[in-house]
Amino acid sequence: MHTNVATNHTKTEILQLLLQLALSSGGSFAIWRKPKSNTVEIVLDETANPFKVDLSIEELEPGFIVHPFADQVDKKAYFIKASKYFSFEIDKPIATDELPEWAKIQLNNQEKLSPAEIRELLINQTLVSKIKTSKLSEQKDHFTQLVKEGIKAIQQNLLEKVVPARTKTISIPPNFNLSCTLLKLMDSYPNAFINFFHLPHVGTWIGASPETLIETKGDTFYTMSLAGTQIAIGDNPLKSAAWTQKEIEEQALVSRYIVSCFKKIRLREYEEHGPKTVLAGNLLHLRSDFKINMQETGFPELGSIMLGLLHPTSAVCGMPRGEAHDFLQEFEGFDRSFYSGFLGPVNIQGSTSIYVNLRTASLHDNEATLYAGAGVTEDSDPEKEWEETELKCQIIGKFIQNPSA
Ligand SMILES: C=C(O[C@@H]1C=C(C(=O)O)C=C[C@H]1O)C(=O)O
Repeated sequence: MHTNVATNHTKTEILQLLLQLALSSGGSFAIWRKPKSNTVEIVLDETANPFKVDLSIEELEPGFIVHPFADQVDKKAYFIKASKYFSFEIDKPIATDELPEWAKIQLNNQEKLSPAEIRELLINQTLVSKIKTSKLSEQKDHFTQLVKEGIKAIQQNLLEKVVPARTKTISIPPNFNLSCTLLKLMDSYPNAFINFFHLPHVGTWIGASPETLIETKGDTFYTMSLAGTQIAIGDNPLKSAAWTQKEIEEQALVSRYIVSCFKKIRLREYEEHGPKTVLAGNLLHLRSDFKINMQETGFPELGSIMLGLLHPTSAVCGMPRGEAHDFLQEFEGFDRSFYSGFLGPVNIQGSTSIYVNLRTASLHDNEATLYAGAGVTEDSDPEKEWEETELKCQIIGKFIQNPSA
């Protein structure tokens, strides 16, 4: 007798199914989980060529935006249209019936791939997106020299702050399991924006960002200033953390930058809270929050306006912005690609949440390139800044090398 019993799937099975489906579609896709949320979301656009859009986000259809660090000549960003969208709750089993038709068809028609086969599929898809980082950007000497150059430029009053970055390339182990790594990141970093995106022939990245660039929901606009880093130690690191003048000043600079953007557009009414100490993985940062009522202030398109003004903030580039950008171009010695750019869901379920692409890695062939930077002020110690980038790299690196870390 045939009984119609609904089959329940675990979050791992669902994620594996979605990854198999998306990676074999030949299209672009993104999977994410927002901070403090239990919902995993995916958008998939099966068009073979990645698509680009203007930064007027209010006018965009639902999708996922991805922009590199560098300003683009065409002033456009990559965009993954939500031609297919699905979300599920991470803490509940999912019945086959709850899957969208496109996933059910896949479930019925295709053989389920093992995690090793999905790894193979991923590697085949990323063979072509080899990232051009120089050997230099991996070297400690090069980075500490860069920090010294930054301090010199600050002492000469050419800059107030600069955020040099470096890379670290690790191999993707044979037992790498993408869905386990993603779930482990979600579990370990509840306050982070966990993300994975794949743009064929452009890039495949995984990250756990602690920093919101802009968020709009209903009439509310939100942004934050995040800077200053120390390792979290003890039972109650949030309470016991003490900050030095260097870190307080470094974060205040980012806040002042945000306020100067508000002033530029004559926006006078905003709420500012903080700074307070926040946890990101095993690191602590200082954070201030800014909130605006877009309707009351008469700025219904504040999302796009601020996106244009804020990026790249002094948390990832420096102050003054133009001079810091030129300094990095001259001395950093590698292409940051999507690292310290921005990414996130746009106009999905009535909200837009765009994050700074930090604590991130690019996957290519059998390797992952991790990216991290550190804010340099006059009082920086080059050795300490290097250690800070090592800690930042580990946030993602440890779950690529060993998902059960
Ligand atoms: C540049 C990075 O992080 C940024 C720089 C920080 C700092 O200099 O202390 C802290 C948080 C982020 O705003 C990074 O993670 O690569």
